[in-house]
Amino acid sequence: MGLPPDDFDRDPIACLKRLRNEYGDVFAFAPGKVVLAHPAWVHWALARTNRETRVDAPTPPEKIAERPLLRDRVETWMATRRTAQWHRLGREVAERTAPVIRSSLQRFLDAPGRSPIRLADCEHAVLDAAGGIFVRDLECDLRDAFVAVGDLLLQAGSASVQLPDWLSSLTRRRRRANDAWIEALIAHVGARRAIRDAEEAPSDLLDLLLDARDGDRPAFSDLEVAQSLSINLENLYTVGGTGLAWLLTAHAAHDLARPEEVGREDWNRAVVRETLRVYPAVTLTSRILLEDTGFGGVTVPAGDSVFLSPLLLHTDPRWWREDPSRFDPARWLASDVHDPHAYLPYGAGPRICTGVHISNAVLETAADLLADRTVTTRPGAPRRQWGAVTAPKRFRAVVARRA
Ligand code: HEM
Repeated sequence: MGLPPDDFDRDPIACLKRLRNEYGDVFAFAPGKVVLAHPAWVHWALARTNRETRVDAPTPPEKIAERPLLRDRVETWMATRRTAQWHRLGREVAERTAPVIRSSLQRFLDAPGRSPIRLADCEHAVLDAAGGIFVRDLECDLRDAFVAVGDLLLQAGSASVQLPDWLSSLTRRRRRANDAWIEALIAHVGARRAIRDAEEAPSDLLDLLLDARDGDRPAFSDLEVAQSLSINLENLYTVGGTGLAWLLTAHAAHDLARPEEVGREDWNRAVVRETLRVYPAVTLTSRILLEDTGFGGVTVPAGDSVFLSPLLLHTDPRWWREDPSRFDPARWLASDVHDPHAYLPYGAGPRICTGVHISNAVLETAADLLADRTVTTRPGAPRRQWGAVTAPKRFRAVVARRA
């Protein structure tokens, strides 16, 4: 078992890699914190979420204190996530959505005379491209209230010192913006409920949540619907936006020219898969063990957190057919590319990312558009800004159409 490392903050994954090489696939890196580096154990911890393990959620940044948080009520959250699934919207909505995503991303990439693209621009672009899947009329005041919260959360997320409530005007502004956003969303949900005809086909995920029944009553209150939408939109904005920033970074850093014999769609999918492998936005996550559990002869006690790193698995040559240190989309054209549990950009099990399909649709469309464009970022190898969501460090990108 390892000791608390002092270089963890600088590069957590390099640090875990070093400890793994020294101590093996299960080791403690701080009291009560154990790393699992074997895909089978990682898979077990994720697949058994809500049973033998539970999500180890960080304290949420200042939400509205008076209201219970949906994500702390696991059963209701799980019910909303089962309900609000894209494929339930049917073919017509999917067919309507694809061109919206494409035209929105095209406008974003080709915006004339714009200064270099920043991370916040990518977040706005993904919200505009795909936010309508959740709330089809997410516009004007509602969108503005959301963006005010998103931007403030981001600023707060990058602050190194957490000031107490009574001192920090940023904290007060965040709370006010968050209150305004949730109030606006609740009002929107209530207004839609008042006119919703459940006989009509659902047009967005909000409709699906409103239509859900528990006997003869609505399954979810307006507040629960608003909170579920809010959680998803926050992830769409921050994690989806970061995914797009990584895709632009990958385009600038690597040769992504499509081999002639490979179809466009297959290549776009391969480029996105490889980008998510080498640059996953979620580099480290964790679960709390609810029972004493043995991993390869080591018993980890109930109550400890087990840490799982998609990036650690994605770069461990033991689990990959082709050398994982190379950025190579072509690896995805073969079969048996990796150990079945070693590729986890979206997590796995009951708490797998709810945005997998939306995110892949956005990123594959962006990859398709980028095939006819060049991307330039700061010189040098891509670097990471480590965090709950790991984004490209000091990200700036310039996109131009190929001549
Ligand atoms: C590149 C894009 C994305 C990546 C790499 C990503 C990755 C992940 C991962 C790894 C998790 C699971 C974390 C864990 O198991 O502890 C997760 C959860 C989640 N993701 Fe994503 N995500 C992305 C985009 C999105 C988008 C676009 C949405 C919404 C539309 C979204 C919504 C969520 C939500 C709501 C959860 C929490 C699920 C739960 O706890 O039940 N994500 N994401």
